[in-house]
Amino acid sequence: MKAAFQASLLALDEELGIGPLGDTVRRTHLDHGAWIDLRPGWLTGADTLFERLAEHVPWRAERRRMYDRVVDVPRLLKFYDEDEPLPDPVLADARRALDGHYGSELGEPFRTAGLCFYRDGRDSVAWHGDTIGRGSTEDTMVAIVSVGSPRALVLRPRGGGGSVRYELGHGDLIVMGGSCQRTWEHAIPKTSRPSGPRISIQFRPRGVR
Ligand SMILES: O=C(O)CCC(=O)C(=O)O
Ligand SMILES: [Fe+2]
Repeated sequence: MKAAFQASLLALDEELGIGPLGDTVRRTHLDHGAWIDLRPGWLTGADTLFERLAEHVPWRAERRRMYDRVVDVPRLLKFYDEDEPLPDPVLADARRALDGHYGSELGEPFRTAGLCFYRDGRDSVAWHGDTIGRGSTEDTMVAIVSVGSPRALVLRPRGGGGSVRYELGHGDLIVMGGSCQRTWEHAIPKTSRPSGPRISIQFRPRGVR
């Protein structure tokens, strides 16, 4: 699909690729054994990747169980299971690099890639943890690369307490780790501010969803 997307002028002639991780990654410890790693601008040429994915991924509108209801999902989705080729070679590079950086701490590789397309500020995802699977009982990691226009990813502790907010787009990497999926929730809230489209790519280990 073709999206009205204004690439940031500076990024237009950047080559598509990944930057280093290593000590460019900043970890923030949250309560209850959760943590967040942030690596702004990890992907170079992120606008190019946005355009490719927007055009070539077979996006689907879906419905999803949320608590005890089934609701329309206000965003487009495509899930790449572990045997399915990723839609762009740079995503395979990204997954390999994440495995190199996190492999020993995570104890297993990232295997699946969930892609979400937020077409504008009306698209969103409600408060949830990625608890379909092992995330409900075990520490794990979900690594998210964001391309396109920045949107807020907000996290709040399940037991109540202060939230944290990250504006993610243009090649930023965030990793939710530790107990984050079961002790915290995250959301991409709707926004009434003018907002361009964003695509997020979430890498997860097997059995985490
Ligand atoms: O768009 C994002 O970065 C978050 C998506 C998400 O939380 C999910 O699909 O489980
Ligand atoms: Fe999630």
